[in-house]
Amino acid sequence: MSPDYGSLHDPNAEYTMRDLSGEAMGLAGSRGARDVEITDVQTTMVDGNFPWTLVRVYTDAGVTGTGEAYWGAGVPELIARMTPFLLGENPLDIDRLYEHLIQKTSGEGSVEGVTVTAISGIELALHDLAGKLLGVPAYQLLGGKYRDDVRVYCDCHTEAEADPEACADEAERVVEELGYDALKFDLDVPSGHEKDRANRHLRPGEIRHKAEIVERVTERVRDRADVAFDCHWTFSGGSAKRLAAAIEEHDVWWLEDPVPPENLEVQTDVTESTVTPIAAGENRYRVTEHRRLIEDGGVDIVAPDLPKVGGMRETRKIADVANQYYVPVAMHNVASPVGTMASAHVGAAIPNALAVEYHSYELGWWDELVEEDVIEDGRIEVPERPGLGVTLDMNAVGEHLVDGETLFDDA
Ligand SMILES: O=C(O)[C@H](O)[C@@H](O)[C@H](O)[C@H](O)CO
Repeated sequence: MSPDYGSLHDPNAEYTMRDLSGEAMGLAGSRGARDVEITDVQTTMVDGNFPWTLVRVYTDAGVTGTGEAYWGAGVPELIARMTPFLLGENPLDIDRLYEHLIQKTSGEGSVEGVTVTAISGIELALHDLAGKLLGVPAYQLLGGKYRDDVRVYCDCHTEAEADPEACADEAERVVEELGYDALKFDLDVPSGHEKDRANRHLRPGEIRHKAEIVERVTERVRDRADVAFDCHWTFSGGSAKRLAAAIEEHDVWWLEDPVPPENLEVQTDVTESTVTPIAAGENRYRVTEHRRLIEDGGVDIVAPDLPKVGGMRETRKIADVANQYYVPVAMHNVASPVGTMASAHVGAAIPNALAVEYHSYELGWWDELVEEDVIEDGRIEVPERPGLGVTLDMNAVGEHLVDGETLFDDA
């Protein structure tokens, strides 16, 4: 029998002075038909190209909301530990419940990491739920629309990832056959010139190899697609600057995460050194960490991951800060259709949205998880249906569950 991690808790959370529960805040049940209570929270995990953690919030109105948390060990356990703080609460108080969970799990580490990821999954489900209870699409809860559809960029891979021509061929295929006009390729791929893969330093041959990938791909799809390149926090500041300079002459949409995320000074130094647009954000949490990244000039483009960063309102808040610095937002995304659609709603509701990522084109069944169409011709039309506007196809979800997982209970 596996241990019952969900029953473990931080004793301080029981008697914290800053109690944001509806009871402690003295919220009276005075909203008529909107006096709804949360009765349960459940998770289930789908074995996609990432382990997608789906979250469902149940209510006494018979209406449920479905969200998604970014993948990661411990997330379902953390959600189980947060559930007692949500029972009996009105799910329409999304902002207060987010703050309530952050406060209750502050000893658990809710400044960043998987605790924030777990809260994000609940927050997405609350937006779906609130939209359904009020009969409005989730973007409406965030202030309304700037655009009817949101551009999607396709994260591309080839088996010959270090072969510039193979990358260019794949770019061509994704543009012509799959209909995307925005792509991303990995640039942290071994070139054969490496002498030591730990020291973060790029040898001249490595820089030449990476510049060649960039050149071949961007030249091949020139005028048909924008192309970004991802480095997954790999290089030293000096190497990142040399790489960014070496690709300045090419048409790069952005260069992502060339340096590790911890040191903001290095991040800013790299960004200031080059006209190549630098993006980062998927490894920073909540508005606090993004505020510093943006204010310090650390990025030309900010790339929060919505089911990880704190959720939909948190991303809206990040976008608001970014907008004050005229910084666009490209939403990092490796989610199932549920989390992806949440990103699209935020993308519709903020002025500075660039695009939402799609990271599952090789999977073959990503879109079968929901009944509705999600990505069409490289774009997501933001639905007018209540909530997130996607309905899980329970047969498809059941077919792809992680071993040992069970489906959500009926409402
Ligand atoms: O930008 C991206 O698409 C991401 O960096 C992915 O490529 C990562 O694999 C994932 O986020 C887990 O590390």
